[in-house]
This record gives sequence, structure tokens and C-alpha cells, in this order.
Amino acid sequence: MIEHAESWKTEKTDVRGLQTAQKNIIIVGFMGTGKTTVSRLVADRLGWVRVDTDDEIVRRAGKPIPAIFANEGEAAFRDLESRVLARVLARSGQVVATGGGAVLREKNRRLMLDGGLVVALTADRESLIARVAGGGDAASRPLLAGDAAERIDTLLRTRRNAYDFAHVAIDTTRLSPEEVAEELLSRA
Ligand SMILES: Nc1ncnc2c1ncn2[C@@H]1O[C@H](COP(=O)(O)OP(=O)(O)OP(=O)(O)O)[C@@H](O)[C@H]1O
Ligand SMILES: O=C(O)C1=C[C@@H](O)[C@@H](O)[C@H](O)C1
Ligand SMILES: [Mg+2]
Repeated sequence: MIEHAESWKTEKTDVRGLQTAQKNIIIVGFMGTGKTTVSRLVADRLGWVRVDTDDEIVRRAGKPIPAIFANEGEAAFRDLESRVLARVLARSGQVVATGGGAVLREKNRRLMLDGGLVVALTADRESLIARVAGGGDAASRPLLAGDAAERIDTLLRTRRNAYDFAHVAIDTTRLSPEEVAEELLSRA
């Protein structure tokens, strides 16, 4: 975890004057840590625009994420993800929920650190399984196809330090989405 830098701030103020001088709030984390859910709450609180890079990718590709993986492969998905991220982060005043793998490329991590405050959400293995595998939600996540718990274990191993570059980390294991949003805002 790097020091909480002031570098993510600009001269811009948000519409409700709750925060001063911010660029974007960029939420990273493993699948099921709550990026999409929490981004909605934080954007509502700040009166900021909310963007989900997974949604932007679907719109740009004209098909759902599992279809992109199946038809074009993961590498093509990652290329599109990088392009979408760069385009989104050229703007400011947004709460940006990213895909779970958006942190894998150094170029993306640099873009995010330059684009605003990067907040990593974490959760323990059991919570992740309950959130994404338990509710039949796994179908929308191609990397969890098959035995979702086993896939989560493998990915957690390969991505162990992948989210450590963020300015701020919040463990969501024992927090409700509202509490996570509150904690995030208190640290922004
Ligand atoms: N703090 C929380 N406590 C309990 N459940 C949560 C919490 N945050 C999110 N959830 C639930 O977990 C599921 C996954 O959340 P969400 O889609 O926001 O995750 P995500 O990080 O955006 O995942 P992905 O990387 O796959 O897009 C949803 O059903 C959501 O309601
Ligand atoms: O963790 C990942 O690599 C992914 C997470 C999702 O948000 C999607 O971006 C996609 O399913 C890949
Ligand atoms: Mg999401």
C-alpha cells in the first residue's frame, strides 16, 4: 500500500461541495468485493457520475462479457478493458467501478493512480464465495465458470498482491455496502 498521496486531487470541486479538488474515485478489487454496489452509493452521496467499466465494455462490444470471452478470448477482452479505462479516466468527477482484472496490467494501474483516488475493496474467501458463487451470480463472470469456489481459490492465489497498489484499502468482510461507502467517504 502506498502512502495516501495528495496527487489524486485537482482544483475541481464536487457539485455538493462535500469534497474539494478531486479527480475521480476509482474502486478496484476482486470479483464480489462490492465495487459495483458501493460505487452506486458513493456516487449518490457525492452527486457524481458513476461509471462501471464492465458496463462500458459491454456497450462498446455490443455483447455480454461471457460472450466476449467465448468469441474473442480473454486477451481481446483485456485490450478493450484498457481502452475503456483510458477513455473513462480522461474525464473527472466520476466514481469508477472497475472490473476485477483491470489491475493486472501495469499500464492500467498507472492510469488509475494518475486518474484519482484508488480504493481497493477486499473480502475474505468465504464472503466472496457467498456473494458471487452462492447466489447463482457466477454466470455473468466467465472466469468463475465451473467450480466457482475452486476458481476463486486459484485466482486469489495468482492475484494475491494485485490490489496493493491502491491508495486506500477497505476490508468489506464484516461491513454492509452502506458501511463500506461511509468508510470510503471518510477516507477520501
Ligand atoms: N459489503 C457487502 N456485504 C454483503 N454483500 C455484498 C457487499 N457488497 C456487495 N455485496 C453483494 O455481493 C454481490 C457482488 O457485488 P458487486 O457486483 O458489487 O461486486 P463487484 O466487485 O462489482 O464484482 P465484479 O468484479 O464481478 O464486477 C452482489 O450480490 C452484492 O449485493
Ligand atoms: O476478475 C476478472 O478478471 C473479471 C472481473 C469482472 O469484473 C469482469 O471484468 C470479467 O468477468 C473479468
Ligand atoms: Mg462489478
